[in-house]
Amino acid sequence: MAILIIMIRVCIRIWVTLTLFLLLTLSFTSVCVSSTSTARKIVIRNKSPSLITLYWISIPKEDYVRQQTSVTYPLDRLNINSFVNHTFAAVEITKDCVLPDGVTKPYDDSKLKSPIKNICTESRFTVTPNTDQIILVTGTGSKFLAVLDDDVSRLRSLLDEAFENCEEDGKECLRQNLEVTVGSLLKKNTLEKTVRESMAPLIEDYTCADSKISTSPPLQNTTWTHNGVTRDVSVLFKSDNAEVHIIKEFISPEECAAIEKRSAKSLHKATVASSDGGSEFSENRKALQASVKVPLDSPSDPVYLLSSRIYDYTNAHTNYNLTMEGQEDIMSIQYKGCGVNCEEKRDRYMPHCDGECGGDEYLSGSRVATVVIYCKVPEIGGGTNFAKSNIHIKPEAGMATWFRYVGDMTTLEDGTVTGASDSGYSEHSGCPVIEGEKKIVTQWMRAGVNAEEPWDSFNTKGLKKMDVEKFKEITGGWGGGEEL
Ligand SMILES: O=C(O)CCC(=O)C(=O)O
Ligand SMILES: [Fe+2]
Repeated sequence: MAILIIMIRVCIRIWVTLTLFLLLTLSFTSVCVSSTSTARKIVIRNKSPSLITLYWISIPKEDYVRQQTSVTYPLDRLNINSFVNHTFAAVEITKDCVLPDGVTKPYDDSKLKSPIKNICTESRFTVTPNTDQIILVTGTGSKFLAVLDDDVSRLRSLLDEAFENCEEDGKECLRQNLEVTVGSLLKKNTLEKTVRESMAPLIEDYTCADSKISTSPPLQNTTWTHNGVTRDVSVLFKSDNAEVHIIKEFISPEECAAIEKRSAKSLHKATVASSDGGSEFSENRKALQASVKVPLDSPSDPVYLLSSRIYDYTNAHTNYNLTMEGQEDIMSIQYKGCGVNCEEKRDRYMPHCDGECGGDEYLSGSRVATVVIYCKVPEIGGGTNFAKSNIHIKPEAGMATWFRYVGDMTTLEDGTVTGASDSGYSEHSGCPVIEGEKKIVTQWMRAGVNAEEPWDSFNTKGLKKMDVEKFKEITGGWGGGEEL
């Protein structure tokens, strides 16, 4: 008996030591990750109603150094690679001011009687040693403000909220203790995110290259019954703001044929969303595509039947309440393999998000969910990958991959919708097609659109085109948002 007790004690001691060792290693690694380099990625989110542009305040002369060739539109954002302790000025661009460098003119003042002397309003911030730095730019005029928010400041406000009702004397002590423990947890989280983000390209390359790999195992198998037909559904991934399903036999051969026939004459090189809110050809996507209109006044048409099935599925699995009016056309997409030994650039769609997937607020009128339906599958290659969720899908003819990238949504009084966007799990790709043809039908679905305000009254960044025109007048036509 005594020997047994000694053995149990020894086992417990080994277990505790190992756990402590593991925890120490993890905290050490996370501290190293955030402290050895002073480089910091920062994101500037323009929540002000104005156009803004960003300057780095150079040391020691305090010169204004522009960080953008153009401007950042309201609701848009700008990513900058910077360093700890660097100071920046966010500058509000209006019609009646000149930019602080005195060089760049944001507008055409040739028609004005007297030259403008006001320097545009600015708000400064300094990059901190912390991670996950987001600079929120809000307000206008005297209320124009750029506030830096990072993991530590977010934790501070969370703690303040948590201890709101604490007794005064115990509060500071509790806060200090918790800042240390929760702070290290947060760092671990950041580490996990960093690992996930840096592993994704490797997972993508590995899974795309392995033609024998099959569809990832489901979290849950279920069915969906629609107009008397029951279909098998597998849930492959589920979080608050993102979900991935596959649905068997979602499209009929007749529906595929109708779409292929209607798109045949207008197939052209596929494009991607551009940084100025339009679309452009890109190295990231090689395929042919053509849009097909949904005949909203012919409910027995095969394309109408498919489209209504798509929205019924989405509404049955979300609280989005989407309507068929005002939506983007159905897209017919074709990829062609040029064989195992072919040296040409292969048809594929590199990792991308169809809507917002940076964890930002959802913009009414932009995309919320996608369905990719496979009409013809290739012999080798052409899988659909969600590398950041570790999900691979091997297409089967007739099957659909359905995914959403927004959480529960709320409709406001003015008809606009709000919600939280996914933070990267819905990023996906179409793997290179090696042998054979892949023919798919994609529907990108939007919320907050209707017959009066259809999808094309918004640009690809979710901004109303009317507003973009108004801003272009101010700047004399600068585009939006890219880094220098
Ligand atoms: O080709 C695929 O599997 C994915 C297609 C896709 O991502 C899209 O059409 O948005
Ligand atoms: Fe996509």
